Amino acid sequence: MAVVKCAIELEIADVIESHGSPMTLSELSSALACASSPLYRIMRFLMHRGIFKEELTAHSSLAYAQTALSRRLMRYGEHSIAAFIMLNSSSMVAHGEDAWSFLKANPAQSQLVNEAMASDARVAMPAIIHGCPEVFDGLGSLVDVGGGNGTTLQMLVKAFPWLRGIHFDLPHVVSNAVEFKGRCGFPNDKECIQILKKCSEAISEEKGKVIIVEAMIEEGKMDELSDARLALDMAMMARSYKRGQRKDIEGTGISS
Ligand SMILES: C[S@@+](CC[C@H](N)C(=O)[O-])C[C@H]1O[C@@H](n2cnc3c(N)ncnc32)[C@H](O)[C@@H]1O
Repeated sequence: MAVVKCAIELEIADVIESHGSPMTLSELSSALACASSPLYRIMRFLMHRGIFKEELTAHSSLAYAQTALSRRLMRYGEHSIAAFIMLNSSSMVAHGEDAWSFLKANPAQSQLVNEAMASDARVAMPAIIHGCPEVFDGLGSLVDVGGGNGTTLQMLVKAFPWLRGIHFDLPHVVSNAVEFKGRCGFPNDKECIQILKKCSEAISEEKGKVIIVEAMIEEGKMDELSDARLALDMAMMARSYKRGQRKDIEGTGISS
């Protein structure tokens, strides 16, 4: 994880992408203003993990090339999950507050969280839009509860133009949202249940529905996505415990 974070911070993928073709070690090291020896070792590791690959240039020199995975490490763009990785490798600590109060007082961290959620939405939403579009049939409006910076809602109203999107989040998050304006939201399981009950009370019985997008872990059942599901569960556990609940994870070595 540390090497991947280093690749993001150095913007290696962005530099190769904007170069437009594979880059030799000397090209890359001068573009990044980075010593070639450690850079060579970093790239060797990242290639070994299949994140970058080696190709021949037109002059038959070896050069570093992008892969679908390395494009995920670009700082910007629709394929980027850089913010998600930076968030999950950060040592953000809420110091006894709940995470959302901490983020309200720390705009830079709040922006990182919002960008991380948005990058996750850009990966997950196409699967929902193309995999189960029927879920949105017959709906007139859609409230995204705790919708972050509005990326999810923006993608949904674009894909299903008959939907009227209502973005619902904390005021300091909504004020930095991509396109929508609204307010309010939620934190732990008990409160989630309460919010979902309220949502269900608020919607019409014939046409309304509560749509939950969640990574499900079925005990004892493993598939090719189990690794991602279990890693997400660890990230959520580390990030979402607050004062009074922290004793539950103390001693596990997992920290928020
Ligand atoms: C884990 S993020 C999820 C973001 C987005 N739904 C997604 O999946 O990408 C949870 C969101 O809930 C919001 N939230 C937390 N407490 C809230 C509250 N009391 N009222 C409104 N929104 C809240 C946070 O600001 C954050 O944007």
